[in-house]
Amino acid sequence: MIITRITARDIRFPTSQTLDGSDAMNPDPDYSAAYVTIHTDGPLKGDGLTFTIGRGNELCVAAIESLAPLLIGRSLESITSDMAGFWRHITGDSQLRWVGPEKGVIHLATSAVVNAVWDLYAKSEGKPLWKLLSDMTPEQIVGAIDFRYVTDAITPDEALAILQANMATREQRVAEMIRDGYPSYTTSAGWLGYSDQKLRAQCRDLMSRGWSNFKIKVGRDLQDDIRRCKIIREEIGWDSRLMMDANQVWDVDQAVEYMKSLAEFKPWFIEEPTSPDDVLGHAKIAKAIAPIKVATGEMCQNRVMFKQFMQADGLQVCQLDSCRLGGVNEILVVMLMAKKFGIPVCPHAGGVGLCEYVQHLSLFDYICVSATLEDRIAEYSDHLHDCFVHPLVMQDGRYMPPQDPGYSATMKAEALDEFEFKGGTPLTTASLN
Ligand SMILES: C[C@H](O)[C@@H](O)[C@@H](O)[C@H](O)C(=O)O
Ligand SMILES: [Mg+2]
Repeated sequence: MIITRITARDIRFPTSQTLDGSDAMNPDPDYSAAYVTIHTDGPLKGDGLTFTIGRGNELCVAAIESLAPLLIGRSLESITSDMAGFWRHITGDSQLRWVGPEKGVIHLATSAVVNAVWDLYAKSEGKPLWKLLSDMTPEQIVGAIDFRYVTDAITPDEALAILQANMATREQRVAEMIRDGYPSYTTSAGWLGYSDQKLRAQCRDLMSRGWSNFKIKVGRDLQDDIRRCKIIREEIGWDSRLMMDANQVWDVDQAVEYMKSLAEFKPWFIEEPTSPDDVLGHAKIAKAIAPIKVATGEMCQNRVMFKQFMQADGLQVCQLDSCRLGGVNEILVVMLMAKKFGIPVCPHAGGVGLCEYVQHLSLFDYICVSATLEDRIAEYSDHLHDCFVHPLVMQDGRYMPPQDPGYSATMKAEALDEFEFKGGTPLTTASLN
């Protein structure tokens, strides 16, 4: 199967009109996707996306177009027979890498393209991505990883040993996941722009649908946060898990002060308390506010940053992002590092398409890498799932393993047409849920 053409589309949903997804740093996000399709000389196509929140999505589309020549003309087999080599090829173009390397817009674009390649691969094998990965041998998984820059934290042999140790029990966990699903937490009650009334109504609705783990946005105004945290605790009680997310608004010492005032609400973690690049700042905050944990990852741009966060105790919960890291290959090595450092992976999913992706990733993590559910909950937010051809299935707050071949991010043609951004055209809310 030969890759013949790659298309990229700028898709934007007007979520800012209902303040879905709003937080202290991003008060008006329009959930958006730079949406890639890999066309082949056969009937199969691979679809992938990277997530943005509106303006700037066009930059990702342009960056995807710059990466496309690295793939066109290649056979799928030439890629899947050397996944690590393919990944280095995509991230290592001798001129293009200057606008990264492995960070920012170009890395978001890498992620969309790499995600689309894995979608095509999974479709060609007739399996959902989590199953494709879970059926791979430890050697094949390690063979998909570019270990450059992280061998001081994890070697290929150590990664192999982790995967081999879980081999004998993989099938048990596959059966358990098919029966019970993977646990999640939800952000859909706690968006910052929601009224108190809506916060209460959302909590009630989500609890009735099975959730007991909730995240609330904080960081705009302390008194306001105290009031909202009281409300959410009134609604969810004290046995449910509560998490907080500041989306990078504080300085380091300010984060410590602020969290002292919110400690009475017993958060499990505070997410993104400060700049996503400040490894030592996170470590300082974590030390000062323990036992409240520090979580980060949605803007942790590559495996090298994750390595430093783990080495420096800068995070206690790893929220890797399926569209921020350079796709599945880079995610694999971050999961393996997290396992070695004893850090739970709770992937970020507040955005369009991210829930569709993380279900596969968390299933793989449990089946092949972590082999435990302790402190593992994947994020879930309620928006835009109807736009996908194979919408995810939640049962009692748990992600049920997808059955359809691929990586679940193929969007319906109608949604793509309706929400394609044509530069200045007003967005509509017609088919939003
Ligand atoms: C703008 C977005 O909705 C963010 O608020 C969201 O990704 C959030 O940080 C999250 O953790 O889900
Ligand atoms: Mg967040």
